[in-house]
Amino acid sequence: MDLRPGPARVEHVAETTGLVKAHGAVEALRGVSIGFARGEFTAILGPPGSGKSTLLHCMAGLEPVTSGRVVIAGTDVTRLSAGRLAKLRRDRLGFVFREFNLLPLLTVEENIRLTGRLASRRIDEEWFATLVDALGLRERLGQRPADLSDGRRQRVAMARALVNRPEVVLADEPTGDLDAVSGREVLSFLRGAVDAYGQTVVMVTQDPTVASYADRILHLNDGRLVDEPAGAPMSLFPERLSA
Ligand SMILES: Nc1ncnc2c1ncn2[C@@H]1O[C@H](COP(=O)(O)OP(=O)(O)OP(=O)(O)O)[C@@H](O)[C@H]1O
Repeated sequence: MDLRPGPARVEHVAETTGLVKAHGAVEALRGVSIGFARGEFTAILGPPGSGKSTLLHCMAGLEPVTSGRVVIAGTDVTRLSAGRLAKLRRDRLGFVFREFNLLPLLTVEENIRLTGRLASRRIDEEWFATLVDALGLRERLGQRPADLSDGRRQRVAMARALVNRPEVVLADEPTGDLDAVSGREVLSFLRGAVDAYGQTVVMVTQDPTVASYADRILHLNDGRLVDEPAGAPMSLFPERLSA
């Protein structure tokens, strides 16, 4: 199935088609089809257990799908060997999770550069400097993650996610462990990366205010996209500043 409309074709940098994922008897995803346009910030909003993390994991090829397709930058990730998948993740995707997943023995700079070093492309030093300055990390480059606040750790994780200029950034509840101020900083940065650099971002969250930073909000409930949100979850950032 081609999700793109006829003449006004939108370039989808990522696409899921009829995605089904069963964990034994539990169907976490029950036929999810979404196209993600280049340079678009999409939030997928849903209550706990609706399938948000499973969707991101399937998109990243971290979990095999039961049926359906996931295409990232023209490549069907459901058909790739483990080696090619690892390469696609490294070169094409950036990840920001609720837990920052930084390596404790490496400095901030080493953590950011590590992804770049592993990838096929060289780090663009100008871009590295832009990211470090935009995230206010210049003075912290020599420190280790343990010396930083949670908000700063997540900013390091964002620099790491973006340093390779990935095709798509996948963010799973990136503000989940942060206070409101740090949470807004993280979201404003992601918003800015979309606006200024055309970064494509796919973020899953259960918080409608977090989702409001995106260009469009899709609602996931019980493994399916739905038109209306399920219930009215509490927001952690009720006082979001206007965009
Ligand atoms: N490895 C697994 N084995 C069995 N069931 C699983 C597994 N992972 C997820 N599930 C189930 O699949 C459904 C969707 O889970 P998922 O974690 O994707 O939802 P979520 O929306 O990300 O939830 P949360 O916001 O709590 O992280 C849930 O019913 C969950 O219990």
